[in-house]
Amino acid sequence: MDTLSDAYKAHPLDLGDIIPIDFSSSPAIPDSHTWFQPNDDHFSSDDPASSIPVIDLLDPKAKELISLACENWGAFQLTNHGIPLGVIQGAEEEAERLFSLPTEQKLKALRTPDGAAGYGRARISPFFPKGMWHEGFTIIGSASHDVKKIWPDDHARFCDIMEDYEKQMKVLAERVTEMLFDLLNISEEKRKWVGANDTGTALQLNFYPSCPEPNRTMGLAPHTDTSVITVVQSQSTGLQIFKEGKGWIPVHPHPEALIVHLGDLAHIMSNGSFCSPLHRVTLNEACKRYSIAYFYSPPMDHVLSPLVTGDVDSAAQFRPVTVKEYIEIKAQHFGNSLSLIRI
Ligand SMILES: C=C1C[C@]23C[C@@]1(O)CC[C@H]2[C@@]12CCC[C@@](C)(C(=O)O1)[C@H]2[C@@H]3C(=O)O
Ligand SMILES: O=C(O)CCC(=O)C(=O)O
Ligand SMILES: [Fe+2]
Repeated sequence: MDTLSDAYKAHPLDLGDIIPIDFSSSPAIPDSHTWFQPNDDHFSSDDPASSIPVIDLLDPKAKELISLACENWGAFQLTNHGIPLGVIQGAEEEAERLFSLPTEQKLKALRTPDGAAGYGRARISPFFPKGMWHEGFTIIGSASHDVKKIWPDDHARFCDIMEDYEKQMKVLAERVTEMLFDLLNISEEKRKWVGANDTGTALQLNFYPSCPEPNRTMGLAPHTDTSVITVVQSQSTGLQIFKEGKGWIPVHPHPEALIVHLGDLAHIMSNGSFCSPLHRVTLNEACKRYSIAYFYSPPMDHVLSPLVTGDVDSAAQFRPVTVKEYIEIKAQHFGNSLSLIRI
């Protein structure tokens, strides 16, 4: 069975697009990371009334509310999700422990140019002229291969905590995906992969160092996720979702919630009725920010074919593609990928 790394093999990155700068020795924003000039006004005003909904998973109306959120936003915050607070905090502490290491130690686990796992800049970096104020660490399957390079004698704690985190996220992601598939009337045949062990999952630890001039640079540049769903934990502000006609809308993290985004694969499967929202991360002058994103996707050979109901107006908007084919298209064409498979 192909893996995520197999999908990236044909599109290796330049080392310059993998190695982050040393943010601790950058008291000012270097030109390579300057996105906006001092008087640019790129940051929209804060209107909490119009942000993504907070949904209680135990609410009897949860499925209806999720349906509305997927159509209107493609994202929501989820409370009563069943993941113990200790698991969430434990994973964040480990992320903090890893990113606090000196640069030379983190670079021992640098992602290879044609690989998917390890330490480095966001995969989308080559599509933007400027660098992001961000470091990432991607885990696919077990973290131990990469973490042993960083902590040869002390990798077990990190690996155990991340393994437990992934197990718990898998249960939640399966539950939410089943709800989405019920809403879309996806057949048993097409949802057989949910709950299997060979799905295309990945865990991404994100670190956004505090930044001397947060309005002149970018944490994570605007992108849509590739997954069916992504479950994100972060207690800090900074995440913004683009809403047509409204602009960039901040997400105010609910203290007990996890954030769920739909990715491009959900947009394709729903034949465009569920959004795959464009989102980005902004920075803070005083605080570092951590987040952990769990990407849940079908296995690489799964064929994505949009749901059609048989009505005249419900003709398929996208041609069938395998997950691997879509990831390869996205590795090459990024933001244009959905239009390249549109019929
Ligand atoms: C499974 C994956 C989704 C992801 C690419 C990756 O191979 C692992 C990292 C993920 C991430 C995290 C930051 C934003 C993003 C767009 C990126 O550059 O790397 C996502 C990718 C994605 O959703 O396509
Ligand atoms: O840091 C965040 O809140 C979001 C991260 C994200 O969008 C991603 O990892 O794809
Ligand atoms: Fe994302």
